[in-house]
Amino acid sequence: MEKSTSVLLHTKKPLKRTWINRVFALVYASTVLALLYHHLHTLLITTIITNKSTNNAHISVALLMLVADMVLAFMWFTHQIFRLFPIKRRAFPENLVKDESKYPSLDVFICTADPYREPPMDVANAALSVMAYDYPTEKLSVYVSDDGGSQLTLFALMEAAEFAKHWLPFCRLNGLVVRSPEAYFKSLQPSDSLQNIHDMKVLYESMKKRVENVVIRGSVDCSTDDSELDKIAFSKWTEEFTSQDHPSVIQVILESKINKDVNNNQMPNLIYVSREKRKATPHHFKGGALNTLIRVSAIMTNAPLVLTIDCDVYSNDPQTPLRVLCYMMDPCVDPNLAFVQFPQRFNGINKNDVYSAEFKNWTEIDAVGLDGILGPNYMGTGCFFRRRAFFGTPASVVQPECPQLRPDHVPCSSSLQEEDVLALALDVSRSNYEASTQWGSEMGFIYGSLVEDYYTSFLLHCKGWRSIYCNPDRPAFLGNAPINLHDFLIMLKRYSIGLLDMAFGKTSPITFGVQSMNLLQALGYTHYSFWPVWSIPITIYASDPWFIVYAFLFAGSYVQDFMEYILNGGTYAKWWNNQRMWMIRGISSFPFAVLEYTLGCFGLSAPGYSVTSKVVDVKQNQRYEQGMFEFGVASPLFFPVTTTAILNLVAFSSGVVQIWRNANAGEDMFVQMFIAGFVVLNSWPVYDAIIFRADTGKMPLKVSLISVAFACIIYLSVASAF
Ligand SMILES: O=c1ccn([C@@H]2O[C@H](COP(=O)(O)OP(=O)(O)O[C@H]3O[C@H](CO)[C@@H](O)[C@H](O)[C@H]3O)[C@@H](O)[C@H]2O)c(=O)[nH]1
Ligand SMILES: [Mn+2]
Repeated sequence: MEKSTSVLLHTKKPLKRTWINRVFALVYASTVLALLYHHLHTLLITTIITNKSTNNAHISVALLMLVADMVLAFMWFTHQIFRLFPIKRRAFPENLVKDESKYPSLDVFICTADPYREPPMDVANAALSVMAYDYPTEKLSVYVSDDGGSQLTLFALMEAAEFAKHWLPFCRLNGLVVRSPEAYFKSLQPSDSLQNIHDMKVLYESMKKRVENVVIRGSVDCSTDDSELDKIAFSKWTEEFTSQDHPSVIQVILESKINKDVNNNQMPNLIYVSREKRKATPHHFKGGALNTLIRVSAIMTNAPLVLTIDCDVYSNDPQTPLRVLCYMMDPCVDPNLAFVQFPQRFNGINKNDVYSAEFKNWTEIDAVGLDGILGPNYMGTGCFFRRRAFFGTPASVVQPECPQLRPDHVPCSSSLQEEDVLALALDVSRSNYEASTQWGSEMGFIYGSLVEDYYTSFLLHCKGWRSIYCNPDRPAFLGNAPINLHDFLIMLKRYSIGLLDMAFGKTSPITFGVQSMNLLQALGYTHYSFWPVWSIPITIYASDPWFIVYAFLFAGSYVQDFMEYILNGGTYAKWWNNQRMWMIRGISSFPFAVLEYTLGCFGLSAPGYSVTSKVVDVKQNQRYEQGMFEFGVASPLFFPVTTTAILNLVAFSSGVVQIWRNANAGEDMFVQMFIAGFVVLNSWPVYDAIIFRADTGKMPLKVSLISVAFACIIYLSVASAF
């Protein structure tokens, strides 16, 4: 246990590993070795001993098997890292010094990229929820980066700012814990019908209506009663202004020194930033947006503490920044602490989490293991950084090109809206500002991978920074996950391409990482950067006759995974869906990502960031709530899934027929039948979507037909080979 000098700010306890875990590890390791041995042996026999009758097909099969084993062994081995030193932390914000003048200022960064995929009302709710933090208001600034360059988003934030003048005092007066108005009003019971709540709800609903009307119309109409200042703001959206080609827009919507709420208290700062975009200049997606915010905020407020969130989450606990201070302000904590990561937790996920969207293994179980080494990775949202960490190593500062951007610079202007402040802010958000600077390589968020979060934290850890994982019982941030299988698989494909960028890049965790950081931590990063290669054993083993070993391996790892999942608070049904999604992504998102990444290496495909849609279709949501899978679009990602389902159904039924005819056949076929049966059981939603469903989420006929054709081709070619 760690204690601070005077009061206890936080504790850290190791989680005990059970003996049963060690037994599993041993059994698993020996089985993997046995497999390797078996396939190496087979390969040697086919190539050397039966030299004369050498059959090229057999050699390549044996080689493939060996590759699959090696991948399996590698993935299994690196996954053990997370099981070595798991720890659990607790923070005690009630023990913090009461003198708030000692607290550092906090700049919050919210990213949004497309008003039609990320509704402006969500952005407004995310902003309101953090503006209402239990934190000294004059020290709090909220910066919204709008990569969609949309006046609709600016409009929503201006409306939110007016509403906040009522909402913030209301939250404090009533001691609310949920401070996203949308989530708060949804959580109310009919019995909570006090007059003041009712009035606030009316105010919120009318604001929401105005924003949604503007979104439907597609533009803001300034001709009516808006103020002169608003008119000037919206006048930037000229005829030539498009989301990919436009000048910077920076709008100070609320300024702490000027704006007061209805009770005459100070408001936090609220600043809208849409960086300049030009078609010819690369903008580096979210990493680029965040780096612009680092610079703009440096000029305006330059808080030493920075929180990044996505617009699809909201704060679920106003005490969160205080929890962070329990780590950041504790004299006993490692001075190299760069960030404190809270996992994204989800609401709106259906009862059994059919798409396994919680990522429990990655964001909860494995993160706890990394926390025991030198810290978890950055997960893109819900993360508090020390600004200093964006500038070099703990020991030496990389000085930015302009002194006002330095992490220790103190902005001294009397107002954020002074002409020279705004001019400089506009300058650092130019699209070609970063040319010949070190942004994206030595400073800020790092470019070059579609998982800028994972990559940035990897390089921070390489430089000697460390991090802390914080997962309080009350989730700090809540957000939605895609409720549609296709969006989900596309998202996984994007992660996978980003991870491969890392795995095969110049600073790969397996080459650069193992030399630059703690070995265990490097292997942990290696495990996930090679995540998509899971697709190799998953697809190849499906065709190996040496099944008994797999069955053993399979049972062992399944039982282990099951135990971990349940012990970490998962349910049986959620685990079942988790393992199903593991298979589905293993044969869809992962191999497609490998393909796209490879094409990209030859310049045949350009990286793209497909922003995940957060818009909820009512019908689709109803089906999701019932736990149904959503297909609906004729996407190639569905071909392998459907083909596998069909093939296994055919194999399973023909097996049943054979056993029926010849009772002796049963023994040899047991394991094969078991695996085919298991796949069939997992594929139920696919059969259902092909045959029984009539709603728009059913399997498109085109996908079914093409998959049947694939299945026939595979069946015939296997039949002719043996
Ligand atoms: O050009 C872009 C593209 C995206 N975004 C923002 O990036 C965030 C994440 O995008 P989303 O489509 O929601 O992706 P997710 O799959 O939900 O993102 C996960 O994975 C990303 C990459 O690893 C992380 O950055 C995210 O924080 C993490 O939630 C959103 O707020 C977007 O507005 C931008 O600001 N600019
Ligand atoms: Mn998201």
